[in-house]
Amino acid sequence: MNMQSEAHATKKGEPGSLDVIHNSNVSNSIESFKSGTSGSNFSDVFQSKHGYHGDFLASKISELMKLESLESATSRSLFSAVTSILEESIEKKNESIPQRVASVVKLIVQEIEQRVYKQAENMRKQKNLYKSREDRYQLKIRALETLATGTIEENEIAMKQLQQIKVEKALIEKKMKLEENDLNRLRKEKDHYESQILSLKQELELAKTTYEENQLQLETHAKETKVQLEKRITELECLLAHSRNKVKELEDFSESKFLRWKRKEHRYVHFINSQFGSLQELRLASESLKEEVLKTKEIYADEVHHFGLNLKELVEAAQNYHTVLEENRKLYNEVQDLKGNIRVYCRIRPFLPGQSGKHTTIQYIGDNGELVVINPSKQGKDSHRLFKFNKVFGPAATQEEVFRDTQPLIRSVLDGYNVCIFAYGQTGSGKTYTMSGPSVTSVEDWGVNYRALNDLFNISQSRKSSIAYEVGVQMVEIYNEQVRDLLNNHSSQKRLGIWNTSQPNGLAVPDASMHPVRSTTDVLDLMSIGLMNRAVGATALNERSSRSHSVLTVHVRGTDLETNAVLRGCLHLVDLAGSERVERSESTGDRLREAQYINKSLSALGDVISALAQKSSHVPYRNSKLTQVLQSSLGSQAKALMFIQLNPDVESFSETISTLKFAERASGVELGAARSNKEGRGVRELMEQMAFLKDVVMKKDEEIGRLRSFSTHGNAERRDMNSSSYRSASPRRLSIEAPHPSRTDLDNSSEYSDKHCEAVSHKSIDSQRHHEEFFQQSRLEIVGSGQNFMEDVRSGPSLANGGKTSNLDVGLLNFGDTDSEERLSDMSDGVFTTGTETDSSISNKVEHMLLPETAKRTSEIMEKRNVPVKLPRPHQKPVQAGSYRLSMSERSSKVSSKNLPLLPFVLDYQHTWLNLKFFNLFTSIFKHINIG
Ligand SMILES: Nc1ncnc2c1ncn2[C@@H]1O[C@H](COP(=O)(O)OP(=O)(O)OP(=O)(O)O)[C@@H](O)[C@H]1O
Repeated sequence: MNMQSEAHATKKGEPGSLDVIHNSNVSNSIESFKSGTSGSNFSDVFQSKHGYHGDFLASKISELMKLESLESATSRSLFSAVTSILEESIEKKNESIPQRVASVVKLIVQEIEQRVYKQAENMRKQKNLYKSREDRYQLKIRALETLATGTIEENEIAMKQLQQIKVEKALIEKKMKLEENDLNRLRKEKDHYESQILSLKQELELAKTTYEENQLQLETHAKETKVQLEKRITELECLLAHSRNKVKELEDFSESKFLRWKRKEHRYVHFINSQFGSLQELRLASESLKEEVLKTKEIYADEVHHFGLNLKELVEAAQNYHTVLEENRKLYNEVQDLKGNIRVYCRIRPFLPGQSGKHTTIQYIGDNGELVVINPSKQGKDSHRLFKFNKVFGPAATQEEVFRDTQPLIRSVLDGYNVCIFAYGQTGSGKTYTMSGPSVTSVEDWGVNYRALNDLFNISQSRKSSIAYEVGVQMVEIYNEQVRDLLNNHSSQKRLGIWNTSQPNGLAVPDASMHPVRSTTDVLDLMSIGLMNRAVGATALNERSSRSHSVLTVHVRGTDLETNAVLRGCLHLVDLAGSERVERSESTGDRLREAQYINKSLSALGDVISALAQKSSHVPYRNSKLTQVLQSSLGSQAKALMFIQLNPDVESFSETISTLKFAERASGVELGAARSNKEGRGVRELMEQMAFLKDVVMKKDEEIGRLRSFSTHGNAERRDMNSSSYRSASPRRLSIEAPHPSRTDLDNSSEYSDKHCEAVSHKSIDSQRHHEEFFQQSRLEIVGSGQNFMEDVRSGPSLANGGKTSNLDVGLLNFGDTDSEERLSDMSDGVFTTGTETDSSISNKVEHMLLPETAKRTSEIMEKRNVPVKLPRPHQKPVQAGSYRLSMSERSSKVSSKNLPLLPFVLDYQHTWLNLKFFNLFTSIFKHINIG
């Protein structure tokens, strides 16, 4: 280190001078050194530790310690201190330097180093500064030298300035010299850098050679590539030449095309022009058309308005028409009711799930009961067929809708009418659905059966303040020509006998158990039992096909709480087994046998319907159990309704047609006006009186006969009498049937008369015994309560009335005596017909002759009330001798003036008082019946 500069720096006190370099470590060490010795002299400490040279070192350090810090010590003093310490140490060789002294020395050395480093830094900066200043001054000198060539004054001034500058320059040179050393050092550094540069150059040289080698390689590669590319270029040139040719060709082609298109364009332009011309023409035409259309529109608007008015009128007319149609329908129904026509409702089953794709045979369903079916296999007019019934229910009709139209009929049961509803149709067409419904649990699903009984209960409840109703139910099935009770578990498998003449009040099967019911729940319970007991089986056409005809009979007995009058109504609800084509239903074994029975009984029903429709003299009820059971409903004045069930499927077309034809025939059947089964107390009393009087008359007849035969009857007469029909068992009948003998004849016939009277009385007794036996035999099972009613039903009013059974009683109550009906029809052409239809006429005539006033009044009342003036006729059947019918049937209405010849016979009785009473009685009965 240059001592001069060091002094200068120290003097100046500039930053970076050795004097002022701050070293916190050093000062800290000094400080700690100081503090470590605080309270005691350093030399003391030193001496106590090191003994022999402690004085010297202590003095040196004390010198240092006099200073505030190392920074404030001059470099020289520091060096001298260090030198002294080192010399002392050398002198005292082998003796180690104390640790503290060494650290102080180390600090001093560090301080010196710091100062040297800072100085060097300053020198470098100074040098740069001077360099720049020199440059500036050089410039100024040059400028001044230029100026020196100017004026002397300027020169002088310049000289002065020059002098000044020279002084400055000397100063600077001084400084420069001072800094030259630094420059030398820097040169050294530069040399070092140059050496580095050299080495770098060498590296560069090496890199250059490598690069050149690479370049050479690349050049060779480039040459090769060039050759390849040249080759490629030649190829491409060839291609280019070729494509040029192509282009040429294309150009030629496009040229010709262009020419063609040009020609076409020309043509099109021409065409467009012509079209445009026609368009113009069209536009003109359309405008004129528009005008015309507008005019027409106006005309149309007027016409539409006009039509609207017309339509309105038409709608009104149509509405009226519908009202009229409805009224017509009502009237028609009323007429039918009066005639006793079987009402026919047709119901079409919807397609079942899985049958959606099927074609229907139903083409049109009219509101007025019209139905058009279509035969898909036929074309033209023959393919359609129109049928007309009382009502047609489409596939969408609900159970409730169906019942709504059935309800009035059912309600009339409570008014004492006999009603029969039966469902007919091919298997699987929905008969059970209509009659019972698919399930009992849901009220919406309830069929006619449940709804009917529910309705009966509801109405009977609403009328309970005036009429006390009792309801009883029987349920039987006809399976393979056997009648089975469905409500009696024990007897369900037992065959039931069918009484060959129906009981009073239309009781079909007297052996079947009768169950009194008081609520819909009772009915539901009973019917579920019945349905469970019913024979069903699966066929190809219906999974649960009913294999039997089921008959649910509801008996209603109402007693008027005020008058004690009794009315009896009976409702038969018949679910027929389905007709089926055996080959379609694929039945075999038991199923086949069942099907054969079903078809046989249904064809017997068809025969009965046909006979009734044609008013045939013979109605073959006896051909099947089914027709025997239904005989009371089809043969007497009950109200009958037939549900015709149709399957709309095309495959069932032939069955549909035969069902519809059957229905058509059935709708033509006239059963006679329905009649209510009402009996007032008066009627009963009168009946009793009549029975008594009849007995008296019979006795008198016998007496007269005996007297006549005693006086006039001869052998010839006796022969006639011997051959007299067994059918004329009734004395009255006998007298009506036999040619009336002359007084002489009668006188000669005492022998015959005796025999005959004996025979008559025997037959009469037989007949009565037969009836009594029957009523004892027809053991109805009385289940639970309702004993009175059941007995009443069983025995009829005659038994209920103190057991005074008489032929007349039974006959009067045996309204539905179908067997007798059948016999009647059998004999309709013979004398019996005349006989059967004469009673009313006879009585009328007699009444006219004997009591003209009374007779007149009676017939007036009858006419007013529109009641045919007829009286009960005696029964022809000997077994039921003396039975009378209050018939208003068609057959009875055939009564004619044939009756007149019988008058003398009646007068022959010569028991005026008796006849008077007799006819008065008839008149009273008619009055009662009419009022009822
Ligand atoms: N109106 C209807 N709406 C919906 N389904 C119906 C209707 N009528 C019938 N069905 C359905 O058609 C099927 C056959 O009906 P159902 O058993 O009543 O016929 P059926 O004429 O009594 O047959 P069978 O003579 O073989 O006893 C049943 O599944 C029934 O639920």
